[in-house]
Amino acid sequence: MAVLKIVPRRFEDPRGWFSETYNQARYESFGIADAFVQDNQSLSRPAATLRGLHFQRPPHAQAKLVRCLRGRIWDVAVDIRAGSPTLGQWVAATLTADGGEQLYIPTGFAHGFLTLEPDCEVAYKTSALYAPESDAGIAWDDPAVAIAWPLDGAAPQLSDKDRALPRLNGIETGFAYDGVPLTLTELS
Ligand SMILES: Cc1cn([C@H]2C[C@H](O)[C@@H](COP(=O)(O)OP(=O)(O)O[C@H]3O[C@H](C)C(=O)[C@H](O)[C@H]3O)O2)c(=O)[nH]c1=O
Repeated sequence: MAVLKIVPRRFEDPRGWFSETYNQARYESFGIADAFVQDNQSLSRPAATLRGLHFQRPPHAQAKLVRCLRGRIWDVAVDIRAGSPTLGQWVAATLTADGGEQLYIPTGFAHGFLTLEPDCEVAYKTSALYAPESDAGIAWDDPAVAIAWPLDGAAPQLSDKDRALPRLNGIETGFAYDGVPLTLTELS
């Protein structure tokens, strides 16, 4: 399954706008067959807050559908599937409250984001419940992944947990290649 950038339609009128931010039938037509079971929301107050790169190991692996409710974020997915020809490669998209863009991240990918301004709120659906015992991650600054975070010289605001995450090489993520290399497909 590819990483998908989805831009739901907004119906504008003098009151403002309306948008369907998730529609099971339409998203299944995009190839998103996941049954989402949890909604998350986070507020990041400092600009250059960096959350990630996280994943849950199987059998608690999570596909995610991410969107930005306030501000702007740079959202990243990293291929962590053993045997993948794109192992350790990444794709990214800027998600904004004003544009309503979404990123779909299948299982087999680590996820993280960098906030591009203060007070960013992010909401995302997950296809498996939180399972702390399966919570895992890789270092945001892994030189073998070499994510081009748009920090513009700022120091990222990281949790202690994220600061201590290991590099991808040398860990067992529990995911195997499914025959679909990493691509980013844009849908609207
Ligand atoms: C993820 C999660 C966390 N928590 C609790 C555990 C901690 O006490 C607190 C903060 O957790 P954490 O520091 O892991 O939050 P983030 O750094 O925002 O992590 C998330 O950010 C990246 C971008 C992700 O993709 C993951 O969904 C998720 O790992 O919330 C829960 O109770 N349920 C949950 O599903």
